[in-house]
Formats: sequence, C-alpha cells, structure tokens
Amino acid sequence: MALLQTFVKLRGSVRSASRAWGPAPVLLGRKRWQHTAPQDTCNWQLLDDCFELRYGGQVMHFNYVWLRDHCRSASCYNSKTNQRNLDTGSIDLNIRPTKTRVDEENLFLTWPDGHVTRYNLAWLAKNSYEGQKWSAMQPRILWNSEIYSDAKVTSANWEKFMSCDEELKTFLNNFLLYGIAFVEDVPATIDATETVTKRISIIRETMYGRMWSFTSDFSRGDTAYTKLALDRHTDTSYFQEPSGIQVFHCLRHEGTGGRTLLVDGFYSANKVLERSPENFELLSRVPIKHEFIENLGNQSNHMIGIGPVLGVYPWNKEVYMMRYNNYDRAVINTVPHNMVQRWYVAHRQLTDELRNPENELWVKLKPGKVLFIDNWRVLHGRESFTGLRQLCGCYLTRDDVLNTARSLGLQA
Ligand SMILES: C[N+](C)(C)CCCC[C@H](N)C(=O)O
Ligand SMILES: O=C(O)CCC(=O)C(=O)O
Ligand SMILES: [Fe+2]
Repeated sequence: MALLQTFVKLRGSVRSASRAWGPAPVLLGRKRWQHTAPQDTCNWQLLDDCFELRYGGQVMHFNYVWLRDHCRSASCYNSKTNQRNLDTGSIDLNIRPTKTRVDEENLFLTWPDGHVTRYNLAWLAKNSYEGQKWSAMQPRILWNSEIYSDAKVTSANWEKFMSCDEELKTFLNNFLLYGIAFVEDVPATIDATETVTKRISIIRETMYGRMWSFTSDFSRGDTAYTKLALDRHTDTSYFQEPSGIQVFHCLRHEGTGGRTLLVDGFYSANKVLERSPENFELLSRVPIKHEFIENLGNQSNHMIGIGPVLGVYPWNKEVYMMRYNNYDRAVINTVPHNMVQRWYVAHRQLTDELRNPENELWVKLKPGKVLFIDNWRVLHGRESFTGLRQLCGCYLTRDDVLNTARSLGLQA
C-alpha cells in the first residue's frame, strides 16, 4: 500500500457548484434508487480493499477486481453484443488503481498498465450491492383472498389478447404482480388453448406431453387423474427446475364440485418471515427431495428434484420459488437428525399459513376461461368432483414468459 499512497489521491469529493446535500432518496419498496439533481454530490475514498463511494445519499463499496472486471471500454466490452471481452482470468487479484478522478457524473480509474476506465456514477449506484439489497428483482403484490378480490383484476379478452400488444402487456403485468391471470372467451378446444399460450411463450414439453388433456381415468400414475380432492401444491416439484407456469382450461364438466383452489405461496412465506425468521431461514436453506415414480405398462418415469422449500435470493431475502407438494415430497434423507424436528416445525408453520382460509381463493373454471398460474409462487388444488370433467393445458418455459414481459417493457 505504500506504493499506492505515493501515486494515488486517496480521498476526494465533488460537489455541484450551486447544489447542497439533498434528502436521502426515498426507497419505494420495490423501486430502484432514484437520483434527483440535489443528490449529485459525491464523496469517495480509496480504502485498502475497496473503493468507497458516497453518492445519492448512499454509501457503496466496490472491490477493485470487480471494478477492473466491469470496465465498459470498447476493448473490454462489446456493446454491440453486450458481452465482456476482457479475460477476467488475466486480472491481477491484487490490482489497485494508480490514479483516481471523479467529476460530477463519472469516476475515472487508471490501472497499472495505463488503461483508463470510466464509470458513470449512476450506473455504479444502480449496480452496487448496496443498491440491489434494497430493490426487488420482481415487483409483486402479495395477496390473500380479500386483497385479490378487492384488486378487481380484470381478465384479458381472447380476441384483444391475440391482436393487441397492450392487452398482452396488461395481462403479463397482472401475472407478474399476482402470479395468476385469466384470459376469457377462448374457444373451448385444445387448439385454441395452445394458440392462446403461444402468444406468451414456448410450451414446455414434459413426460405428460406438450398440450395435455386429462380426465379422471387414472391413465397416469398420479392422483391428478382421479376425482379426489387435491390439497394445495406446486407442480413438478420433482424437476430440478420446476415448471415455471401452468395453464389450465376446463373444457367440460358435467357434475358437481371440482372448484380450483389458489393460494399465494409468497404471501404465506412472508408471514413466516415476519413471525419467525429462523423458520424462514431453515425452509430456505435445507434442501429436500421431491420424486415422481410412475410404472405403467408402456412407460415408466422416475424424476427427482432437489431444493429447499423456499428459493430465496440471499442478498435481499426475496423469495423467488416455492416447492411445496406434500404428495410428491420424497423420503427426507438430506437433513441431519438434529435438524429434522426444527424443519418439521418450520414446515408446519408454513403449512398453517397456507391453510388459513383467508388465504384461499376458490374459482370454478369454465369452458372459455383459461387460467395461467405462476407455479413457482401460487399453489393450486382442487375440490373433489363427480361426473365427467376434462381439463386441458400445458406448462410454459419460464424464461420465455419473462422474456416476453421484458420485451414489452415490464420489469421481470
Ligand atoms: C398437469 N398434469 C395433469 C399434466 C400433471 C399433473 C402432475 C401432478 C403431479 N403430482 C405434480 O404435482 O406435479
Ligand atoms: O384437476 C385439477 O383441477 C388440477 C389437478 C392438478 O393439480 C394438476 O393437474 O396439476
Ligand atoms: Fe397440480
């Protein structure tokens, strides 16, 4: 560090001539940092192991290797393909800048080989760990049945949905916010159901097929193919990557019962977090297995998916995936004995939340009404039924649904 101190200015500040310190930017829960004019003022210092920047009322820390790695100069980064050119493996892990300069909008670092990197301060703030810590990856509205009903979320209309991007965008916005969305007036056929889903994404083919249609004929080795009630669950928890979206269209039902149950899993997970952070932590850290074993005359399948009940981003504690399927949960043999009891306690707390009747949204699916469920978030179940009931649908590839949402300007 002696060498460093000889060549480098270690501290500095830049203040816009006529501007004073403004109030700290307000964090609106899911919003990213906002920078308004009075917060242009910035202070910085070179610490031993990182560059400390105070900008927009926020103190941020940037590791030196990270800074070198994120140089956006033409030789380090190809802005046509949005890909890094720089070989990260060639960066000296003890690299330090030899010169530092900050103006009102940018930080300039000179590296030992003379290469200069310019970083826009707002870009740094947006991409800092501290900035991400307070912003949501995926803005959403957690709901129980009252919140969802009061929101009066409208369904998309088939014709408009197929022809108008604004209708698709509104639909996807609702889907991202609530984890469920409906399209109505769809012709009651498998073909039309396929058409409506293809407007959003690529269909994810699984061992159940591409488009599937099922009745209570027990044609597959799963309770879904019976008339029995099904408690709330997420599907394909036994895949390493559970299906992102599930589509349901009830093509006919001549009988009684058979209503669909929907529960926002993230609402319940959030209640667990508020009431018992230790239980939330346990559910997000302990990996368990789910399994699908099917032996039919003409086909056999054995799927195993491993992961915690709650998939959580560690930096902001945001839940992004719930695997909850008591039918398909496999033997627990991944949890040490002294943790199993605590895991069951945590699982019970989540189960109690999920079973709170206030959280249950019941809908009767009818021909024409297509339901899209975020299968990483919203649990579904069904009431037992009588009579002939035919349900068709498919799973969608999650990446492509989110891709469509982003292409329409939504944060996903
Ligand atoms: C939807 N479809 C009828 C095709 C399959 C149902 C799969 C049911 C399975 N127990 C699970 O939860 O994944
Ligand atoms: O029959 C239903 O309403 C849903 C059954 C089910 O859970 C499924 O197919 O994934
Ligand atoms: Fe299911």
